[in-house]
Amino acid sequence: METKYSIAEVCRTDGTCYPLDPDLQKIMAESRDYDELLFAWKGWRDAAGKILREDYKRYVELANKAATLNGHTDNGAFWRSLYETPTFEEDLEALWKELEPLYLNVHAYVRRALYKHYGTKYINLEGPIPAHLLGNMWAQTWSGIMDLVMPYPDATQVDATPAMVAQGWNSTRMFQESDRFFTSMGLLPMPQEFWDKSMLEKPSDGRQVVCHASAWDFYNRKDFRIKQCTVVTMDDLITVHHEMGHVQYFLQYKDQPVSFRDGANPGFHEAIGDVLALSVSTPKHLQSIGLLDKVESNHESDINFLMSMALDKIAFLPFGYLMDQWRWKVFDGRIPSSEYNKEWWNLRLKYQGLCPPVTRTEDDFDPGAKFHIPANVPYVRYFVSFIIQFQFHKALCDAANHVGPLHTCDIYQSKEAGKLLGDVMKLGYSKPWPEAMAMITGQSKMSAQPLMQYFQPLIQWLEEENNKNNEVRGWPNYNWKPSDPG
Ligand SMILES: CC(=O)N[C@@H](CC(=O)O)C(=O)NC[C@H](CC1(C(=O)N[C@@H](Cc2ccc(O)cc2)C(=O)O)CCCC1)C(=O)O
Ligand SMILES: [Zn+2]
Repeated sequence: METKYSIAEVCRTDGTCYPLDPDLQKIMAESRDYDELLFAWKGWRDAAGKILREDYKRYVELANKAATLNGHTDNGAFWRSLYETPTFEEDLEALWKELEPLYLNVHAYVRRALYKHYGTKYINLEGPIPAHLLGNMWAQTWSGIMDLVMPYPDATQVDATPAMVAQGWNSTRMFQESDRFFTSMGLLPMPQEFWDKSMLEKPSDGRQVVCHASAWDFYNRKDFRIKQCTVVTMDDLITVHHEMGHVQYFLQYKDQPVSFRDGANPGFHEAIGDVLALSVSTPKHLQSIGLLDKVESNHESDINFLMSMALDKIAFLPFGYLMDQWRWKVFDGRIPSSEYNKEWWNLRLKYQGLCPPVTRTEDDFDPGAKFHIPANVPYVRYFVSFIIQFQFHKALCDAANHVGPLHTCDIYQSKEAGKLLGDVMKLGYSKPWPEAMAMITGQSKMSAQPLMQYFQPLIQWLEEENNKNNEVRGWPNYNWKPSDPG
């Protein structure tokens, strides 16, 4: 399934064909043409999702067989067992309910901006948003449409991409920059073998590789690698830090017995790199590495910055939550294969407030068009990460004696922050994750409070802005569908 997904392409009538990475991703992020976006969106689901339905059905049977032979009721139960938390599903639902109002405010604000661009034919101000208009193939992060939603266009720009390109940054430079951030905190440098054996760019020798970025521990205490088809953009600089966070964790726990060479829970492994990226993303840090020239610290620039962060971090929450809700129900039989696609879109409507731009049937298999489904990579780890990374950020900023609003904190060069994080990574999977959580934050639970504190100025601004426009929060016209294209 992973191979079929990774070699899938979408072809135009004139015969030009596009892979997902980087071509279709680029169209989804940059095109503002409804029909062009639909070409990429529908084409990808026909080429990569549809064809996987039968394979997936068989995989579910085999995964459940393995899980039951290992003493679990089904594969979803096995995946959840890694968190060793009896109230895991309730805890997740409570976190989502706490964050949903913030998501609804971001959704309403973005819907208004899309309405201004695409008009009443394609946007209903009380309905779901067509899923192909959010700047990303899966509408999982919305930073691709920042130009359409930027609150104060005349204030500071937050995108470092133009400067990276103008200054001739390449993939190696991006990874060296990330390595420098880690070692500035007293964390471990990448070993020479990492630089010798990693694949940091899409090969130009015609080899077809799995371009979806990944970090690899060879479990021999020496060989650690990243495979990434890096492009020179701010987005990919963040991804570089995400992948380097995995390798830092591998390095920190490499002397543990092999059973303990894993994250305290899967969400911890996903959070490390993103925590550092929260500091790297600040205009102050980007300016300090020459990627932003003028930086103003005024209300408008703050709101622009927080909006750009919300388009990644807040927009992602419902997607990060629904992915494994669908799979847990598939594994335990609540979703039969005859309803794979219907239930997928029910969840996409319920949590993200999205609708398909064209009619979907059970001939389609839209979940298969998202890497982690054919690649069998669990996903709720990312929902957990997007919550706990703000808890870690707040704790490390306190350790770094940061003064001022949380969203301006940059832990660069803080040895205290580095020690706090490094000591927890050294534990690997050897202690229950609540103990690891308490070592960093002083308390043992997941909490949405630090995330809310980080976004507080934007929460207030969105509430006021949406009230001014009499925005409806949510999508009461849940049956609305966009007009046919063209
Ligand atoms: C051998 C192996 O499998 N290794 C694991 C690591 C390990 O388990 O040790 C691994 O490398 N997994 C790949 C996966 C790649 C990415 C991903 O899939 N991200 C999610 C969600 C997301 C989105 C935005 C964001 O800021 C952070 C996450 C998506 O793109 O949907 C793509 C770029 C970012 C991370 C990863 O690194 O997690
Ligand atoms: Zn990851």
